[in-house]
Amino acid sequence: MDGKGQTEVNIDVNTRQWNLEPGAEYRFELDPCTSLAIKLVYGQAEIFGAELAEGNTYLFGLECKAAVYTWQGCTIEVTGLPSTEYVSDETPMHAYANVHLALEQMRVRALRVVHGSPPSSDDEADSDPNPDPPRVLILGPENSGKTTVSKILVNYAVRTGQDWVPMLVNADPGEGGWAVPGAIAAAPISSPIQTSTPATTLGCAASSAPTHISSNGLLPLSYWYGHAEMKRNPLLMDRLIRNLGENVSERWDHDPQGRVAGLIMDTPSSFAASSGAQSEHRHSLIKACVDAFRINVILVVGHEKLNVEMQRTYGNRMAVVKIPKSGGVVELDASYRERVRKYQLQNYMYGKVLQPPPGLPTKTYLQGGEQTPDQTLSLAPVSSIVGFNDLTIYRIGEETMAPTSALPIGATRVVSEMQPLLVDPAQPGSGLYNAVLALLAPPNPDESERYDEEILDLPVVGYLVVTALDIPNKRMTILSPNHWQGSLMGRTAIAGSFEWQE
Ligand SMILES: Nc1ncnc2c1ncn2[C@@H]1O[C@H](COP(=O)(O)OP(=O)(O)OP(=O)(O)O)[C@@H](O)[C@H]1O
Repeated sequence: MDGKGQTEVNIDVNTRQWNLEPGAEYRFELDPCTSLAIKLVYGQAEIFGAELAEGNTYLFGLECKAAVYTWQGCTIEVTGLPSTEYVSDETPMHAYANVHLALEQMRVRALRVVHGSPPSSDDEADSDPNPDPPRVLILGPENSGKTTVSKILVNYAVRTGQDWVPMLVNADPGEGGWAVPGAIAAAPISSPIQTSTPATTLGCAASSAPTHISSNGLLPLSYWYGHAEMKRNPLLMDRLIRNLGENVSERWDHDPQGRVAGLIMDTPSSFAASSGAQSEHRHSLIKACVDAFRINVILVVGHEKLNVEMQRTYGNRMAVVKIPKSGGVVELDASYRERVRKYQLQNYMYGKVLQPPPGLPTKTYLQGGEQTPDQTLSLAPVSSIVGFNDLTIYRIGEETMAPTSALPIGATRVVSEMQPLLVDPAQPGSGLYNAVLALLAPPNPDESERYDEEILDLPVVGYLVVTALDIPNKRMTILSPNHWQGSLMGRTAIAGSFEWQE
């Protein structure tokens, strides 16, 4: 397993020291129920663009797969036994860094205009009186490393020392981003996103944590799609992408500094599928992203055909650039993705608690770089009992559970993909037991501004799980992050196809 850019020294049965040459990368994969600790002993190192601090120990778990890359060379100490570990000196990091530099120039030029500063003499694009900050769409097939590239580019932007706060947009509902699977979301990123588990792959959201723990958490703006796969309801997906884009540009109207940092948008692999059911709607969804976020750079990760296709469609109005896929990207199968979704929900409700690997004392470590007092980020969700009429629950565009025999003779069920349908928890087979629900922001207080499909356009304020249904007494038990306590009465929630059981 030895690459030529490294040497490995065993310290004890559980701990090894790796000396990495400049440009080399230590890659690891963890099995379920194992953890790994990495300490930067000497030199410079980063994980997907987030720097490690010398002398600190970082914990990884929940089947994390990642890599420690070094530009200048380093020594790391690794404790624990990953299922796979090796060093490679073939990485696409130079190509990614070049993309970062080009995006950085766009930010600097856009900032000059905001500050009213004169253009610099060596600035090629000075002829453009209104230079745009980078708004980047990342496309690529399954397991090409899109999310990883998004993280690297955002982390490099944050690290430049210019106080950029770029927006990271996650349009992959199968991934869940900061909250739970089924969501699409955007968050302004002000400090590097750390990697420690796949349940918090884009960093920790502040939504469920008590304030003292969540002070460095993110406050994402999210909309609920409710399914992992785009083909379930592409029209809904299209609308939510446009809603998210509108919301981000409204934020930027009041935040020119944020606007010049631009955005990086990660997309689902189905946007790249050129055949099969997934491909049908992908062009309109890519267009929805381009329009809604006024995309001006498209990066295609390791896919020649898609690159040519994007060049033809968008090449005359924006930069379309093909970037290499990393050989380190791990092929994630369906059962792994299913487990990760479970970890995410567990994490959303209960927080992230990683046990150090054998050989390390139990004390305070840095989990993904976050200071974790008492070695834990455990949260205490609240279980509350609500009446069936207290919470109004809808499904979007799915058939009601009333049997066809209950319809008038000759009637057929026609349900528009965008139609909100009321779910009756009293109906056996309502599908609500263990269902994940998205709690929506309150509707417009001004009655005259209301409209039929308003709930499609309301952002999500938190996620809930129905843990018990008591049909005779018309009550249900809801598990929710603690700060929703007592506030579910009269609220509206949406069910999708995700379930969760502890
Ligand atoms: N250089 C690397 N070394 C080790 N693991 C890596 C490396 N790059 C990416 N990975 C891991 O490979 C997995 C897949 O990467 P990633 O999620 O970025 O791909 P993707 O294209 O976004 O996936 P999807 O198919 O879900 O759209 C992740 O677990 C990621 O942490």
